[in-house]
Amino acid sequence: MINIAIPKGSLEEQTLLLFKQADLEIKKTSRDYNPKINDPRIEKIKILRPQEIPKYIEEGYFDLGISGRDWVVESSSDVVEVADMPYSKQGAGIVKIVIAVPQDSDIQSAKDIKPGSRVTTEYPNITKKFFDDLGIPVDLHFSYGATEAKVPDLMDVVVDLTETGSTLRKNGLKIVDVMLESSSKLIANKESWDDPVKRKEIEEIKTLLLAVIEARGKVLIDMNVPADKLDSVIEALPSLKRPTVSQLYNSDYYAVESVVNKNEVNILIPKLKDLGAEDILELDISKIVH
Ligand SMILES: Nc1ncnc2c1ncn2[C@@H]1O[C@H](COP(=O)(O)OP(=O)(O)OP(=O)(O)O)[C@@H](O)[C@H]1O
Ligand SMILES: O=P(O)(O)OC[C@H]1O[C@H](OP(=O)(O)OP(=O)(O)O)[C@H](O)[C@@H]1O
Ligand SMILES: [Mg+2]
Repeated sequence: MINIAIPKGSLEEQTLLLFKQADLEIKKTSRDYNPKINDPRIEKIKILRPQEIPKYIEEGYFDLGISGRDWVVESSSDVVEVADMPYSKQGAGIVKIVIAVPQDSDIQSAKDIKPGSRVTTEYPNITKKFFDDLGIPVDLHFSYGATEAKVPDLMDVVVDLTETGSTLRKNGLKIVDVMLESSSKLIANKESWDDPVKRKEIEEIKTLLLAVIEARGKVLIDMNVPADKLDSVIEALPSLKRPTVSQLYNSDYYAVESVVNKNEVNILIPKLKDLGAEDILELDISKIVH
């Protein structure tokens, strides 16, 4: 059985939702950092800050966990990246660690930043390396958060995470460079990964989690089509692979089934109807396992 570390903070809500949708429901009350889970593969779940999760996994306190790539790199943790998990706080996207300065600044890119500039960041290690590589000695200050608030009054430059860009915008800042792109990662301890029994458990949990992410934004379309309309209906279908077609009993109708993107359905369903499809059903999908 394996131990799993789950991130508190920005990723918490989406992570709990993902586990629930994967039928790995984590039962917790507010402020409970040792929640329960009823799964034969999982011994223990703990909720921790994502900054600390990669190191605890490297050191073997947990077999598996979720954290952002940013914290794996910042903490230079030696862990196995089992899977990219494309979800963030707000959406399905990649977040960026950017260099930002006041909107009215002359600085156009990081190389324009003057030596000795005061730089505030929650990511001191990657920021130091970035400016060292550029050959610009900067005055680095660790930030515990609200990092954007500090420029221009207390600091000259901010290195912080952005997803929607709203915090930068509201605080009068502009991006001049991207230091790192990050997304959520499923990460494992190296020894656990090399243990065949644990690896199987990890792989099974990965399959369930990725199946939920894969199914997001997709629906199943089901319809009956008369034989003479079949080719034109199938041609109009943006299928994941090939649509499933089966003949209806004692009839010249065919049942056609296909997975399509939810955001195409508003155009697709009327079109399928025009082309001769009947009894069209749209069904939610909870998981897709490839
Ligand atoms: N919109 C977002 N804002 C912040 N972090 C995000 C966002 N989307 C994804 N993340 C990821 O979530 C993790 C956040 O880690 P962090 O330690 O900064 O905690 P936090 O969730 O910001 O907590 P706090 O609210 O206490 O600052 C990072 O790995 C980051 O890449
Ligand atoms: O681009 P946006 O969608 O606006 O999101 C990015 C903001 O979210 C995070 O702050 P957080 O909520 O973690 O607060 P903190 O600065 O106190 O850590 C991050 O540090 C940015 O400030
Ligand atoms: Mg934060």
